[in-house]
Amino acid sequence: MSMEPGTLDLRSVTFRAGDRVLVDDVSISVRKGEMVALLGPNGAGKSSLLRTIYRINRPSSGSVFVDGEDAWRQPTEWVARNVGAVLQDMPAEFPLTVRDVVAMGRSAHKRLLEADTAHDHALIAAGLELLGLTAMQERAFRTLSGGERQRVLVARALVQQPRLLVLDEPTNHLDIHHQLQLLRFMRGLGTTVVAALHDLNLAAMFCDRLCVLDHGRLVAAGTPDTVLTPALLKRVYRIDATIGRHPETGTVWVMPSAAPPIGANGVDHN
Ligand SMILES: Nc1ncnc2c1ncn2[C@@H]1O[C@H](COP(=O)(O)OP(=O)(O)OP(=O)(O)O)[C@@H](O)[C@H]1O
Repeated sequence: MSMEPGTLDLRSVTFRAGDRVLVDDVSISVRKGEMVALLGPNGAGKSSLLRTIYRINRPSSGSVFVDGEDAWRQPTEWVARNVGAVLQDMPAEFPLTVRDVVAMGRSAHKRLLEADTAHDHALIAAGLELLGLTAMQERAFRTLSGGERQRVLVARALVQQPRLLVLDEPTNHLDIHHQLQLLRFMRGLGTTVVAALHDLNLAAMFCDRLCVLDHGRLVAAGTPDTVLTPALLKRVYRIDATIGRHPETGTVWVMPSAAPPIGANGVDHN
């Protein structure tokens, strides 16, 4: 599946909900074809930030540029065509088959009720095949397991052939085999990817750069080596950890200490 990768430029993006600042002056630039992980503890603002890219959360200030275009000044269809997303809480109760859901990825490229072309059919078949869904394509989406649904939504985003893929915890329902398969596959696609991830080691293994959010602010950004330090893990995640290396890839490997962090009294004050 061929895709032309795009760039992403978040320029001083702030997003407020009521009197809370959920995203606080975040600037991140992602180059064509780069894979960037968004890390940070629960409630850090990862989803809130990704939703500013996908035109759900309009920034209170700052701008989102996709391939040099201000995403919030483009028609909604422009974003639907150019940005593929797998977000949290996507509706699961459509009375649709797996193939129908994947085919929805093509709709942004077509007029209302326009029939699928041979090109669309080929892309849909390829998307189903890539995510191992061919055999279940006639199943009702709502009868699938969490991990199977997640793969369907990834296939839907891929057949859209976006310039940028925005993924919010794309692996949270997947077993380790499918987690590795998905991240390896994203890596191999060559498209630009920004993904919120919780698994620090998988992020280090597959991503070019890691961006760490804490309380809505970008507190670290760079290669896995420079970002995943004991001091950062202590400060942001409140864990003690030793940093090793993956024996095969040489990438950093976080080994959390089993003991409670020094100074902790067992109470979570977050
Ligand atoms: N519409 C809203 N109004 C008020 N608070 C909100 C709203 N949406 C999210 N929040 C809060 O903003 C904070 C950031 O939420 P967000 O979902 O962006 O975090 P996250 O980093 O994706 O977390 P997680 O790892 O738990 O998925 C949380 O404290 C959340 O409760």
